[in-house]
This record gives sequence, structure tokens and C-alpha cells, in this order.
Amino acid sequence: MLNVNNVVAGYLAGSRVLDGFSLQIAAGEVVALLGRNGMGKTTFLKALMGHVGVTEGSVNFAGEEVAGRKPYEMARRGVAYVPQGREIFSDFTVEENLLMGVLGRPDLPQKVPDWAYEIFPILQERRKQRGGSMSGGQQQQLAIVRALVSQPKLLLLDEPSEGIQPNIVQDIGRVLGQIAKEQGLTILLVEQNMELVLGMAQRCLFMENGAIAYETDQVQQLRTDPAPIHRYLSV
Ligand SMILES: Nc1ncnc2c1ncn2[C@@H]1O[C@H](COP(=O)(O)OP(=O)(O)OP(=O)(O)O)[C@@H](O)[C@H]1O
Repeated sequence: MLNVNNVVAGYLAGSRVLDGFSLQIAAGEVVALLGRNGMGKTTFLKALMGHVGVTEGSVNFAGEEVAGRKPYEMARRGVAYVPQGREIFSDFTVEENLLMGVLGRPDLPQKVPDWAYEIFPILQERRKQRGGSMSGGQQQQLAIVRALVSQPKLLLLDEPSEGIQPNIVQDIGRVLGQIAKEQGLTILLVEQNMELVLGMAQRCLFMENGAIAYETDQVQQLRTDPAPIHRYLSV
């Protein structure tokens, strides 16, 4: 589904935050992208969404070259992005926030589907309340469902557990794992919370200096043999 080859990308002209970055993700996979702060994980998600320019290499999504596409074009092609810090609209109600997710897909019926409120029941209870009045965890749930109502093929999540109480993190992990399994949703997860990663991911990619340095599909072995975690994540 996603085939990224030798990508170079950065913020300033000539900068190489991503430097020879390559990865492949098959349809239906749940993959975690890990690495210390500043290694370029968020930059990759932004480059894939078209928020950061790709200066070298190729990004193929669903059989089409997409490097250089704008964020709204990526959304229409079925890539949904839940950024770090959630970025919900504080003054909009829960329902209005969800509608924003639908508006990114003009080919879908332009209303919030009923199933959106069944994913996390709190969103039904808070439907008419301002997004900004909810807790951080509830806002994260809202941001995730806002992404899901665009009916993505690929869901990008940037640190969904950040600053959120453990029971909501667990709930998010359980729900996303279930959706991935039952509906074949492909997920790329950037995350520091190893419990969430080990509970969800089928494959872990470790980033160092702008590229993937190591990967494993023996995710559960990381519990008993955490050497890669120490090597690539410890400061
Ligand atoms: N808007 C920006 N302008 C210039 N440089 C940036 C910008 N955002 C990030 N960088 C730089 O790009 C590098 C990679 O940052 P990035 O946020 O992708 O790292 P990360 O692996 O996601 O780490 P973190 O866990 O801290 O978010 C860092 O050196 C960072 O300082």
C-alpha cells in the first residue's frame, strides 16, 4: 500500500531531516515507527501528508506516486493524519469537529455517520459540547474519530498517548486494534508508550538520523529481549 524509497526531506532548503528514508507497509498492517526525540518521525508523517516537501526519492501510495501532493489531496486519496497535540477545533462542538473530517472527503455523504458516535460513547454524550471543554484523552478520542469518519485506507497517528490518562490510552489501543483487525485498516503509529506499541503493532521500525536503522516483526520478543529498545530509544 505504501512504498517509500530513499526520501530526503527537511524544513529549510538543503536540510536533510529525512535522509535516505525508506519503508514499505502492506494493506492491513499495523506498524509502529519508533526512535528518540528529533530523529524525524513526525517529519516523515508530515512529508507523507504533504506538509513538508520531499526533495529526493519517491513516495508511492496505493500504486500512485504522491510526493509533492497537497494535504487535502492526500486526505482524498485515503490518508488520515492525527497530529501530535490532536489539533481539534476548541470552539467547535464535537459534532462540528467530526463534520470537518467528513468535509475532507467530498465523495462521501456530507454528514457525520451514526457509527462515529459508537466508537467512543463519550462522543455521543458530548455531541453538542465544545471540543475544548473535554479532557485531553477525550480530545484524542475525538481527533481519532474525526480521522476515521474520512474512511481512510491508511491512518497516521502521532503520539496518541501523549499526556493522556492510562485508562483512555488502553481504550484507544483496544478500539484501534479491533478496527484494524475487523476492517483491515492500515495504521502507522508514532509512539513512545511501549505498552501501546506492543499491544497494537505487528511490526516495529526504529529510526535513527533520518532513516530506518532496524526493524522487527517479532514484536512480542521485544518484551523479553529489549536490546533494540535500549539501543534506539534510550537517551
Ligand atoms: N518546523 C520545523 N522547522 C525546522 N526544523 C524542525 C521543524 N520541526 C522539526 N524540526 C527539526 O527536525 C528534526 C526532526 O524532528 P521531528 O519532530 O521529526 O522528530 P521526532 O522524531 O518526531 O521527535 P519528537 O519525538 O521530538 O517529535 C529535529 O531536529 C527538529 O528540531
